[in-house]
Amino acid sequence: MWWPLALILPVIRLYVIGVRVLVYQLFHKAFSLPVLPRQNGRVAIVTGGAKGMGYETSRHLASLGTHVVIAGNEEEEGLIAVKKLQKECGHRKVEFMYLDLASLKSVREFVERFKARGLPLHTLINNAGVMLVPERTTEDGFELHFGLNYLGHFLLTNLLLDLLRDSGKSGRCSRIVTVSSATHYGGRLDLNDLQGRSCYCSHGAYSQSKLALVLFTYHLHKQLSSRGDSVTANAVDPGMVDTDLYQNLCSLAQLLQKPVAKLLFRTPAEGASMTIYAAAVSELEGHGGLYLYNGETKISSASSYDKQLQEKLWTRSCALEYLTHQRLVGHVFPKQRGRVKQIRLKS
Ligand SMILES: NC(=O)c1ccc[n+]([C@@H]2O[C@H](COP(=O)([O-])OP(=O)(O)OC[C@H]3O[C@@H](n4cnc5c(N)ncnc54)[C@H](O)[C@@H]3O)[C@@H](O)[C@H]2O)c1
Repeated sequence: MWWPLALILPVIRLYVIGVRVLVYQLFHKAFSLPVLPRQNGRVAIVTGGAKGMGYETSRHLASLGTHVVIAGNEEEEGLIAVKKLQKECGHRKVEFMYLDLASLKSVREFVERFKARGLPLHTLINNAGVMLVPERTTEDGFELHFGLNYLGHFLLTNLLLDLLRDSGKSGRCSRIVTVSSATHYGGRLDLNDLQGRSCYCSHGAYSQSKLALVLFTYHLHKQLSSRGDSVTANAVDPGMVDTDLYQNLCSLAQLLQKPVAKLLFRTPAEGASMTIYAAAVSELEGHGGLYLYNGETKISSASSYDKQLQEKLWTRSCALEYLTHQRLVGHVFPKQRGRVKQIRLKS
């Protein structure tokens, strides 16, 4: 595509989607959570659980009796959140563990430390994310939105799958809830240029990462159900929510965003309600492969249902993780790209 168009189109698509979401929010009340069953004895990991919607998710799950592990890269903020939640929920089963999703090494170390605790795992909330960051790469050299929002969660989920499988049982499945976004409708997944090297646009990169998360969720759920595992995977869309996610907007857009956010954006607690619902409501027991928005199952973008694309993305993600891991442990990797599909991710 002609490069100025490749830069402008994702921006237009993202803003058009944003306006549509805001019009919807103007005429529809925020979804309010039903009374949820107690979650005593269940253990949840919430990525980015120290602030924004992640914090509200942690708060609600902890108030239902869940043992919540906040996984994040801001230690001080995490420990403050833990103190507040322990006080508010009246129990001490809220804790912080360091996880930097922009480092695949950190993801592996987090999983090792978590597994060493001997805890079960019933709920994994893939919530953390960044948006519209100027061109930057993760520790492993991946474009930041793709590497952090998508690839970090891809590895985390895969490394925790055995634990989620062992902790789930028929009638009480373990649940994987992944926070996507309406921006995925405007996302284009270019398998030949996942890192946006030919022409970087932060709007396109964010939308692509959110589309990748939906493709991943559908493929993951299909694999889990075909094996008969007691684990479900769903994607949620929180709407437009007033959080720090918008900190990378340009200054003019920030100036406009603030008053609009006051009027039309959801609060973090309202935004988190879809995630909490997917994590705990009884009606969703055994149901997965869904895209949930404002209390309902919605149709996601046409490309998110493309089975070939789901499979190709999965294979490519395994290859990227594998090659990165080999580099980290000092192996010279052989030229066997065709075999990567069969490689099971191990911690
Ligand atoms: N706010 C919205 O309007 C909106 C809309 C749709 C989807 N979302 C999604 O909701 C999720 C939560 O975002 P939010 O709106 O609460 O924003 P937020 O900025 O308040 O929270 C983002 C969280 O991600 C964590 N995080 C960032 N980089 C990390 C890293 N390298 N390792 C580990 N954690 C990291 C942050 O510490 C923070 O806790 C994101 O995935 C976002 O894409 C938000």
